Amino acid sequence: MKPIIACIQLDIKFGDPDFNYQQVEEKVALAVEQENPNIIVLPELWTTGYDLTRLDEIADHDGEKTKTFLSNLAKKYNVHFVGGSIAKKSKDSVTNTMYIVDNSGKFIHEYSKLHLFKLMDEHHFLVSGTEKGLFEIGGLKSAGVICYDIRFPEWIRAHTTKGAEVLFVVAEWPMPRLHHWKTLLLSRAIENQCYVVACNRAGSDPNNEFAGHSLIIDPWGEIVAEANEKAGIISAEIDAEVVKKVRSQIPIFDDRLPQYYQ
Ligand SMILES: NC(=O)CCC(=O)C(=O)O
Repeated sequence: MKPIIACIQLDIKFGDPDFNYQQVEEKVALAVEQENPNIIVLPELWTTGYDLTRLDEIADHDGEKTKTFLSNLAKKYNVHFVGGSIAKKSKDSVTNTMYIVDNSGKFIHEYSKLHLFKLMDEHHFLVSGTEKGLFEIGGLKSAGVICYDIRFPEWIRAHTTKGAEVLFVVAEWPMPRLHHWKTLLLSRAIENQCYVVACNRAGSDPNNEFAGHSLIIDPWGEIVAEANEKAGIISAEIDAEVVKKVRSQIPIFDDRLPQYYQ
């Protein structure tokens, strides 16, 4: 089976979780109707946006509300979720956390953003995660990372050398660096010979205009789906056999010489 993956490029309402849960519910219904996906991907911090100064009030306590919300939608529509990320409030800190939920509604994995993005003040309000983003969903060996993480090729490599064939990227990437977004994603796909499924947000907040241009890139570096800058949905079929074919044609994982890289 070749799973269909859909990215929901959302225009997130700043600091308004109630509105955003409601709009995600509507967009998921639309994505299911239009694209018939097996896996749905959401963007970064989709419940709150970058309203970091109010996280005490609006972050999700232990992510409980979001996990239940995604689990109910997963069961209702028989879809897996790479559930973007949300601000997760734990005892004395807040993380930027991604939840993976399968189509039976079961919670599979969580990953909290490792590299905090100082230009958007994350280091003042959030703490880094400590776990890798490796998981398997819909039969695909996968990794999940969050936005700024894509600037750290060694972090992505730490996942592909452990078997990841699909890299999910969830983001709130601003328009002035659209060129970096596309170039970095294409590079991560080509150098790791993996699918890259990158879900960005659309719209703006008080501090940034966001780039949209969610992308699905195959392991040869071809763009198979791309959104424009507006809110919308893109989808593509993922074929794990293509990863194997590209990796056997140019066997970079066999040819690596890590003993020389330190
Ligand atoms: N939300 C983010 O991590 C943004 C990262 C970004 O814009 C960059 O240029 O890197």
